Amino acid sequence: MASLSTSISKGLLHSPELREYMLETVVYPREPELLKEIRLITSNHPRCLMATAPEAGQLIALLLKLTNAKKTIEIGVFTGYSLVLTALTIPDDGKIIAIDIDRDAYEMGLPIIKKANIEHKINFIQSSALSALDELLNKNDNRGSFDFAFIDADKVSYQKYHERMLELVKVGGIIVYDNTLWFGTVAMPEECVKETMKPNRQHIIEFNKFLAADTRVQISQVPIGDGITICWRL
Ligand SMILES: C[S@@+](CC[C@H](N)C(=O)[O-])C[C@H]1O[C@@H](n2cnc3c(N)ncnc32)[C@H](O)[C@@H]1O
Repeated sequence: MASLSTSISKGLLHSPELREYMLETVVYPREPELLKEIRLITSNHPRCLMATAPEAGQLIALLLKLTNAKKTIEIGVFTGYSLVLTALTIPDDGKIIAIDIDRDAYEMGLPIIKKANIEHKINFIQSSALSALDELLNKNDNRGSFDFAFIDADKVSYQKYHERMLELVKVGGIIVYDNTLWFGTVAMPEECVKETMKPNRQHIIEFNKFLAADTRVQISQVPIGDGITICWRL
């Protein structure tokens, strides 16, 4: 059998024409100029594929608006596509706690953050996410206080992040997980998956099963970008 991994690309619409159609017709015409600039800057990064897909970003912005999100948290910032998107979408007195171990990537996007005049909304914490989250949980007024969370970091920790998010996000708030279809590999026979993709594929398969059984959230998995799962905190 030919290796399915050869067809892996960003986005799950494995007709490149269909994805291009969606991007060109619906996503790019509505994408703010500053986000286009972040994409351009990010294209120079050797791991540019890590950035959140613009079509997933568009849905995240819609969710932020629908829920009137003001206090948000993001795990996995990279060069800042989802961060800038969030900061542009929430109100001027909104706040984002943005956690990443990598400050260099964040600083690539920092000129755009300054240009967009959204720096006052952002509290960037350079840290391993688990310890930063545990520190947040030590302060009682953080519990149940976040309207929205976006999780897009190491897949091995998604379950641990989830438990902490359930403490931090208020009832009625939203938690979004990125990459929950992991380039489509979750549905491929294991022997067809590239070795480098196997560990995260396994973590995501386990996480999806776990979330599907978690009665503390209502969920929907949306097959855009690399697959996002939207959780509504019950
Ligand atoms: C997929 S990228 C995030 C993409 C970003 N949301 C965007 O729109 O460009 C994943 C990020 O998670 C960060 N990361 C990975 N493991 C982490 C950890 N344990 N704690 C904090 N950040 C982590 C990486 O440094 C990387 O920047």
